[in-house]
Amino acid sequence: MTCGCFGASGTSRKKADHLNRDAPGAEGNLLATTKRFSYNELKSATDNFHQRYKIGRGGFGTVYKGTLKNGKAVAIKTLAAQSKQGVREFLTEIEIISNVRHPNLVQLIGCCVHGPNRMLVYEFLENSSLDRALLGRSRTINLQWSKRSDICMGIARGLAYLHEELVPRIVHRDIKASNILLDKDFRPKIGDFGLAKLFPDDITHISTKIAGTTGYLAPEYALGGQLTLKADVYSFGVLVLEVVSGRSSGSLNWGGLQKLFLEWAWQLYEEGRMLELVDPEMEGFPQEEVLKYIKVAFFCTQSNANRRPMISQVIEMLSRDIRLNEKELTPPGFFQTSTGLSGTQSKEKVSEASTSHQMTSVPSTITQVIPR
Ligand SMILES: Nc1ncnc2c1ncn2[C@@H]1O[C@H](COP(=O)(O)OP(=O)(O)OP(=O)(O)O)[C@@H](O)[C@H]1O
Repeated sequence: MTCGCFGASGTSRKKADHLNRDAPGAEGNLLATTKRFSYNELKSATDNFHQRYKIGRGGFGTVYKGTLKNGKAVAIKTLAAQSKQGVREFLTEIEIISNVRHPNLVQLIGCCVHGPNRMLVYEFLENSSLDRALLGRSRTINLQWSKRSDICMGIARGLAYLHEELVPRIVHRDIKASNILLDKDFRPKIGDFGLAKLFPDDITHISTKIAGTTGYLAPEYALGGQLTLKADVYSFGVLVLEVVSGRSSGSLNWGGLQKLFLEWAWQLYEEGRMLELVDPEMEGFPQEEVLKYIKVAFFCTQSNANRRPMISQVIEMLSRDIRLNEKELTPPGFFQTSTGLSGTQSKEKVSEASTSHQMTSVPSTITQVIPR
């Protein structure tokens, strides 16, 4: 039986007024509607930006943990003063997420503009980012399946809010493990909206300069700059494979060969060896469910963006007792630069696992309700 519950999202979509560029004075209100911290407040919150409060460094600049006068812990991202791109990302971040609230989105508390210094102040997430916590050799924790599946679902819910509940829709463009932060209970929150784009209802895709991170970049976007919500769905698929496997897609050496993580994962699928993908540190996991998550990840990373499900469909597929119709599954598409380090503006290798490349709408036959 075909599951007929998929279609356009039926959720009532919330108009984020500050995102409505037609609203009178919206642009001018951008900074005015965001809480402004004084430089001195943030300086004393971090003991003058002392090294011991440094918790990370990203493309934007250094990140510090701070404690505000009221005792609230915050993460303070300081922008490298000379970075033009940083200033753009600083404004984008404020434009996109100030006033947007969802349990699976990192909350921006405010900002600071002081001479050449620009800072963003966020709620502090106790368990750092998903890549540090769960992936690779230097990971700090080993989560069992229930937490891992909650992490995948939480990220999907955050994305569904951005894609299907807000007006205009928001495409994040940089969904990856280091942009997923974990709170004290390991609940995930999507952060880093510096590359995000507003996505008005009446257009089907945006042609844009490529930005994002290799390994997570959808091929149609990496190759042609064609950005749709499905680029985030692709990245989400890669992320699910990382969470299931405890491995980071950053490496270019899989199965003893020069292979992308997704390429290797697909090879295991084709050879019927999917369980080898599962994190060996994870004990007593529900095999059927874990295998379903892996297959959903492959539906998300299909080469043809039109065949990828919407994120609300992904939530249905992950949460309901349904069997996936694998006849509908086509191979993933890959994109890789020669160094494998940054996908920005580079178009060196885009390939598919096979030649299948039909243009069709999202198949409604992906899922089947398991007969009871
Ligand atoms: N709100 C937060 N709470 C706790 N730690 C945070 C928070 N925001 C960032 N961090 C820490 O700071 C690190 C750097 O974050 P940042 O978003 O600047 O860079 P990134 O995502 O690692 O890289 P890039 O900027 O290249 O995407 C994160 O990996 C995380 O460990």
